[in-house]
Amino acid sequence: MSFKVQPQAPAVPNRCQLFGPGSRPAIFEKMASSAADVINLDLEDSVSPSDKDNARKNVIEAINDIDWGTKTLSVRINGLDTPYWYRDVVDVLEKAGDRIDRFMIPKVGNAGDIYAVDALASAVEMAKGRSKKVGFEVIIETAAGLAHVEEIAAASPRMQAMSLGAADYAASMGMQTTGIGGTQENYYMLTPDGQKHWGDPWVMPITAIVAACRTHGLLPVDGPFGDFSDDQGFMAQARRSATLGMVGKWAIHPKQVALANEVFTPSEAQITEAREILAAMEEAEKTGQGAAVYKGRLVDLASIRQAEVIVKQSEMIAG
Ligand SMILES: CCC(=O)SCCNC(=O)CCNC(=O)[C@H](O)C(C)(C)COP(=O)(O)OP(=O)(O)OC[C@H]1O[C@@H](n2cnc3c(N)ncnc32)[C@H](O)[C@@H]1OP(=O)(O)O
Ligand SMILES: O=CC(=O)O
Ligand SMILES: [Mg+2]
Repeated sequence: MSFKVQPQAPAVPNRCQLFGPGSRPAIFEKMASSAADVINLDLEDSVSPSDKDNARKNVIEAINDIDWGTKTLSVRINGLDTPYWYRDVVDVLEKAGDRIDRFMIPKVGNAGDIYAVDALASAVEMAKGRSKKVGFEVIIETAAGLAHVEEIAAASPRMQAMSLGAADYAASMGMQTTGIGGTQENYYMLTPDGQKHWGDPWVMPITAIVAACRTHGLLPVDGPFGDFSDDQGFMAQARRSATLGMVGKWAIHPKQVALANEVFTPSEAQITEAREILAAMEEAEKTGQGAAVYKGRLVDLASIRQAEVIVKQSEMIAG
């Protein structure tokens, strides 16, 4: 245990981040009217190199002209290993109004990457007299990003959230798969009687991201699930991420929004149980007890902290 109090992540709903290519402006209004908490207008991997300039113009127009309601509005810029990213930052901050909330920085490898974007964003903001500082969210999706996940989380006060990018992560790690998230056919053990038992190859990076985020007060988010025809697969992946502490998941198709919202909104049953545990502990404390029995199982002071996570999540989502 540390004497330092664990910082709180930003108190904004982040159950679903809906992505759309910056080169496809016809879907922007549909994204704005979706039930996603966060919108990510993409300038990176869903936009072909020949369309980067056009996509940037579309995104700037959309930030200025579309009513995004109360959603968090984020623009995924290009990676720092490309010739596009500096213009993404400069043009968006020079030409788009204050409605933009975050830049998403892909393929971050270390704290220096965040420093570079921070320096450029700060210079443009000062030059333009922008009083609202843009926040940052990053994608952990390379071997270097995973190795340096904690220094990345701590790299700037602009940092708000961190996602796992399963597709690029798999590529960077040399994983033998073309699947984007979820169950991987060849990642199994055999039970003693020879039955296949599938494991979760994403548990390690998810846990590393959650730990870095919780240490530094950021929102940990699960990234894409590529097979948007497989609702059950999406739900299973999302439930594992929620169980491990993540607060939300990307949607790469509008049909995934409701699924993510369902998983990352605490259910009535979960909220009722959490409140009952808090009530049981309040009763126990009255008689000087630190431990009590709830439905035949132990609850103690740690149970208060666990129950409070669920109650606070539900209160924050309810607004
Ligand atoms: C994997 C690594 C990553 O980096 S993931 C993040 C980057 N990728 C992206 O941003 C891709 C986002 N998704 C898309 O571009 C599209 O959803 C893809 C997957 C291409 C499918 O598009 P499409 O063939 O039009 O789907 P569909 O016919 O089933 O669409 C049904 C209705 O929904 C609309 N729609 C489509 N995509 C979006 C979206 N992202 N946001 C909001 N609306 C969307 C379609 O226009 C269609 O609408 P309507 O029913 O015709 O009115
Ligand atoms: O950017 C996301 C990914 O999965 O790669
Ligand atoms: Mg990626």
